[in-house]
Amino acid sequence: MSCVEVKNVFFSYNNGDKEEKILNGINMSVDRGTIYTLIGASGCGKTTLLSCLMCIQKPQSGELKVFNQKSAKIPKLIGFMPQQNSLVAELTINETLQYFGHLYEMKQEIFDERFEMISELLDLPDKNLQIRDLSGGEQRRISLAATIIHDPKLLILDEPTVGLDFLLREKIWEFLFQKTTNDNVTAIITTHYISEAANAHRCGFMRNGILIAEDSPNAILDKLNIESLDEAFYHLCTKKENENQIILESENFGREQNEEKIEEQKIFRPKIMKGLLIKEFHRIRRQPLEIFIIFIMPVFQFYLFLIAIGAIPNDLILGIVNNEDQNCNKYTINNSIPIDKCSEATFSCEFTNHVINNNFQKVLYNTHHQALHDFKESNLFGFVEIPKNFTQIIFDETENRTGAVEVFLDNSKYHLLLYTKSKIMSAFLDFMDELAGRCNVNELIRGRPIKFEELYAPLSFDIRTTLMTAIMLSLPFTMTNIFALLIISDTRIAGVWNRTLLCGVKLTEIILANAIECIFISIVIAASMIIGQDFIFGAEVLGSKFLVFSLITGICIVGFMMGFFISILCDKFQASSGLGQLITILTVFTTGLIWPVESLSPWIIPISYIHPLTFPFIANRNIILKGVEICHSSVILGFFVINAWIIVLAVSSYFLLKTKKFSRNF
Ligand SMILES: Nc1ncnc2c1ncn2[C@@H]1O[C@H](COP(=O)(O)OP(=O)(O)OP(=O)(O)O)[C@@H](O)[C@H]1O
Repeated sequence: MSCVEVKNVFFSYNNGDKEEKILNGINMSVDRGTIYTLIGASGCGKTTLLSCLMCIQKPQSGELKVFNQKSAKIPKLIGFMPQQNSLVAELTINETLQYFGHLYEMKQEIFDERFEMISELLDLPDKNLQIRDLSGGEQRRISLAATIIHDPKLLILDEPTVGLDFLLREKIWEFLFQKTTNDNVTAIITTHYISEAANAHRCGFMRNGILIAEDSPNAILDKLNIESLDEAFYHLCTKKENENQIILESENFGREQNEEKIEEQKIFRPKIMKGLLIKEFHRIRRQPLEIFIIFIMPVFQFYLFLIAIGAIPNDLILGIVNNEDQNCNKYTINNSIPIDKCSEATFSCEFTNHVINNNFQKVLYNTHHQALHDFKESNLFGFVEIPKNFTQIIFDETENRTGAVEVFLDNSKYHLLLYTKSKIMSAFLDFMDELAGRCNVNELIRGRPIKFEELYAPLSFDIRTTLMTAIMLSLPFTMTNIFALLIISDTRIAGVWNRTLLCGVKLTEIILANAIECIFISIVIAASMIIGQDFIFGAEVLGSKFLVFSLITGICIVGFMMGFFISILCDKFQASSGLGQLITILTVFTTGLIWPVESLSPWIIPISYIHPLTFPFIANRNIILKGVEICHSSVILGFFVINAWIIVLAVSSYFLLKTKKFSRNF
């Protein structure tokens, strides 16, 4: 009764315009309860054949059956040991085997029993050691332990004894004999140690994608009339292909196979989910840098922003050139001119006191020249020059006023320029208001035909508050995006996903476990931001904090999923990190973070509209500064964009995973 049947399998790689044939019409049959070794020169296609058997690769034609069905349908009956260890480096030995125990839905008592037996068999090191601290041979033994932990009926082992010492190799072979003899287990093994092949019940020699010989080791030696398998290997590998083909042919192909029962798969398998989540938990907690990047970085950067940005500049020095009255030292702020002196006094000193003293440090100059000299040579931010006829101008009721207060400011410091302009302007208007009331001057003279009323943002409206509304979404988005990119690429490239899928875990389960992890992290980030913003820095939110919290959480999830998608899309780490950088740059320039969307170049506007942050920024700004509620159109649009992105990224990731799954290095 055979356990594995391979019928006329052809497989080739398509490298651009060149088709590279790897398997060239392979036929193979493995009896139940036997050990079958596959031998052949490096690159002859042994691993490819095993990959096809495990449904990792799909052959162009031919048929491969295990227990009369596709191997993917009966993952728990098979123990597959890949050539690459594909283990999570941060887990301990115990956690690694527990992980596989969970994936195979093993009961804890059975797992404990098996763990003890395997530890002894493979002479495993201390179970609390992390995989990354083990030697190559030790890692190989853990990989083998993970393969046999669930006591499978068929073992497919790709070079299981490589890097192991002679004693251990002997022990493993002894174990295989026991399993095949006592428990009717079947084993297919590839090896480069030809002497090992002598232990097998049957042995297959591969060359250039063809099985050129298949029989018991003794029968092969007899047929070739050769003493050792090493000589047989040399003989078969050096003879001309057509000669070999004639020498030996498989006699066993096409025998009856018995079918093993397929376990019904439940829709939700809590043990598997638990295994996936516990693995992630241990992996993350063992990497302090990772924890720092995920949890602390966005929050830390946000706090840093709140500390660093938006404070009032307190050391700005402005010069005064008062051409009307050069002797202003006699005035103080409280020393204002009484009503009865309105008509005879000059007001330039009072003006400079009111306008400048409150907001800036003041330096008096006698001439324009002196002020200009210091402006160029020292740290003077600018100077205000008051004309000779200042008082006359402000009281002039005609429309032919000539002369004006001139303000010279450093244009190179844009934010300080805006701040100074607005301070001087508003202080001037206040001064004129007050003076008009005190000296009974009519409204028109005050030169204030326009009044600015601040409808929204009655909070201390400043650059920090406006920027904060965008920063508190862009930082978590960027950080979660980068985090997902790093982690998923790392896990994929290490082959952990492939090995996990081969244990029978479904793609949806991997996605769900990642989603649970990312939602949890997002909630922690969002909560820390809200707490910091509110309780530590006292930055006010006019609307609902829960809405802001939900926006941050949603944006974190989009960031994660974007990173998830990119890391599946790109097979090389360099490509995925390049794409990640591009997204960060687009976030900075196209979403209204540093430049308003309203004045973006028309070329950029379409990118801005599809970027996941643009509309949530608007929603967040409106919630924080205007206090709008959930039913406001901007908030609805913000949440709609977030949800749309989550759905699009989830669906695209799923289909991309489906096409890529099981490809080499997945
Ligand atoms: N993605 C790929 N694209 C093109 N060729 C590939 C790809 N992967 C593997 N190959 C080629 O397929 C051939 C068979 O590879 P395979 O890994 O099956 O050999 P092998 O017999 O297992 O070798 P070894 O004993 O060294 O492990 C090799 O020549 C290899 O270069």
